[in-house]
Amino acid sequence: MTSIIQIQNVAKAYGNKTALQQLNFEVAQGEIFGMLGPSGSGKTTTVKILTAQLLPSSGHASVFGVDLAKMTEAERHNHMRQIGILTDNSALYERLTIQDNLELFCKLYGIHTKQIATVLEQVNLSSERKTTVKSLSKGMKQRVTLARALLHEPRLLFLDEPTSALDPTNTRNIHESLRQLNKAGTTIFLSTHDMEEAEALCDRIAFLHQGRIAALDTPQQLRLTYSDNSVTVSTTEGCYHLTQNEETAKRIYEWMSQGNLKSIHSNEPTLSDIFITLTGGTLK
Ligand SMILES: Nc1ncnc2c1ncn2[C@@H]1O[C@H](COP(=O)(O)OP(=O)(O)OP(=O)(O)O)[C@@H](O)[C@H]1O
Repeated sequence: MTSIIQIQNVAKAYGNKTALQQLNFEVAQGEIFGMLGPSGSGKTTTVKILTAQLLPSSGHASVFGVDLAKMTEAERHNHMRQIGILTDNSALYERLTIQDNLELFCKLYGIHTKQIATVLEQVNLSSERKTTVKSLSKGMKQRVTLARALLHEPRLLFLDEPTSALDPTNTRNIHESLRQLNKAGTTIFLSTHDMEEAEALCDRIAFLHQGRIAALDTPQQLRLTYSDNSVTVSTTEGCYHLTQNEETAKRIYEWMSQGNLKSIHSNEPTLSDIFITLTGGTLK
């Protein structure tokens, strides 16, 4: 596994307010890595550190093998060339068309304008390129900001609450674009408080609570680890919540052989259930 991001014992304080404490994790090339936590848990602070907008108070944060606290000017430039950032408040020029917005960005950052057609294809907005931004829906605007973050073909994309203001259809569209990008090789770091978003996209998820990682694993493994090992069995006689063991297996066999069994479901906890179990807090 090639690590693109390495965080070792990172802590961050704003004055006497602690935002992050003893953070440790790595993100592998090609992963979609999620940081899931409620408001104030430290997600944006982590993204700001990894995108070189903030320095940690202590510990080490490296991206592409370069310690962000010790970057030379050339390394900083290189870092910015390799990352893309999408937040929910990335401003666009409302009176310009999508094409003009992206052209302006290309000019500012020395990117060839031929990239515009590629990124608009990636976010499924090719047919809208002549539309002015002010007449776009919130979801379409967010797809334009995603397109803008992709113009310089970043190897690593940071998404801070990318769909927080969007309806389910626009959220699905953004998710689909992100999956395609990831398939094509882009590593994605996603911060969100939305458990469904984390579940739908991420290979691994870190639960962030009060600036600390409470758990970190694949969604499947998290559910297995924190499962209460029970099943809900529906029969013609009623519905039963049973622990998985030999006795339960015998009862299920009996219901089955008598033709009384309607359904069996294993009771896996949701990510939100697990978060509550681990932290006592909710994701809101
Ligand atoms: N510039 C700042 N000055 C002082 N405290 C800050 C500053 N930025 C963040 N904090 C505090 O640090 C903690 C972590 O904030 P952060 O914005 O990283 O959390 P978050 O999980 O991204 O929350 P949200 O989802 O609401 O953006 C919070 O307690 C917040 O109040």
